[in-house]
Amino acid sequence: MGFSSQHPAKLALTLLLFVLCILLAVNYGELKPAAEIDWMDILGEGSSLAVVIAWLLLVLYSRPAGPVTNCLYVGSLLLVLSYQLNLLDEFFHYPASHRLLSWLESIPAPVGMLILTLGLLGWHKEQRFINRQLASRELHLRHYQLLDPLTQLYQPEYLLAVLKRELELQQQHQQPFCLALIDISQFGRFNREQGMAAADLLLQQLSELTLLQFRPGDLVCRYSGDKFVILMPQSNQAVAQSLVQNALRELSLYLPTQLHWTITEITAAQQLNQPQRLLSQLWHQLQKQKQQQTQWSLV
Ligand SMILES: Nc1nc2c(ncn2[C@@H]2O[C@H](COP(=O)(O)OP(=O)(O)OP(=O)(O)O)[C@@H](O)[C@H]2O)c(=O)[nH]1
Repeated sequence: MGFSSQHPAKLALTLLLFVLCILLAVNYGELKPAAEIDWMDILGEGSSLAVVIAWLLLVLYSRPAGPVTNCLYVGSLLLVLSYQLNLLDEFFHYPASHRLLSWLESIPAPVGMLILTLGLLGWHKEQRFINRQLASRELHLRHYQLLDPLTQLYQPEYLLAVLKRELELQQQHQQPFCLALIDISQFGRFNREQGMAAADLLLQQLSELTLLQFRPGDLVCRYSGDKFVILMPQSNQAVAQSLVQNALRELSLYLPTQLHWTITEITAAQQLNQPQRLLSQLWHQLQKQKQQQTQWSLV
């Protein structure tokens, strides 16, 4: 998809203004005699103009429509017009009564630079967001060998890697994320009474149903035998609590078991940078809750 189909109006406006500048110079200016023309200046200003035209075309060629593209386009268009008038200045004298052309030569350049810089900042932010998405997808693709063979959920090694990245991102963006730990109560007993095969099936069903209950960006992991960790990026405790409660309500309709669970909200202010410590904290929290039997969901 080229610029001609994506941004035809912007391209047409550029051509129109380009022609208008030439007409203004021809109409109000007086052609300089050949002896007055400085070819070195023309070479320098001509190359600058060629470069900013290339910027503008690259923006129109490679960028989708949107506010960042508009900033980049307007910024480079102002630069093109300013450099074009500078170049025309090498060929034409303007009468003192026509100050407009000299203003048009000098004012758009700094304004264009400023708008272009704002556009580049927007592009930088956009790119960081895209990189984050790609990094997450790449991690998923590269680490398929870290899937647990029974449940096809990720193993703790993968969770640790994602958690490390999530903690780094969180320190930069100050957005909380949450971790939930879910544990099947009396799974040992279920194993003994129903047999290994039935217990394995329960683990598989729980995994599949849990995956369905969370959002595409959440990570569900088999942490150990009958314990599952869910990482919920960009979520505070209230959001995570409602996600987990909804999930457990759904799970309770299908599974013949009880679940213990706990949630921890991680904020940038906590200055946590060790995923392992975070998980053991979650683990101890769950053990404490199990002992107190204060928070658990009956299925
Ligand atoms: N069928 C099956 N059982 C497993 C697997 N991995 C671990 N287990 C069993 O899961 C049980 C985990 O025991 P605990 O962590 O004490 O959990 P629990 O029996 O649910 O005890 P509470 O959580 O305190 O209620 C043990 O009996 C393990 O043998 C597995 O892959 N398949």
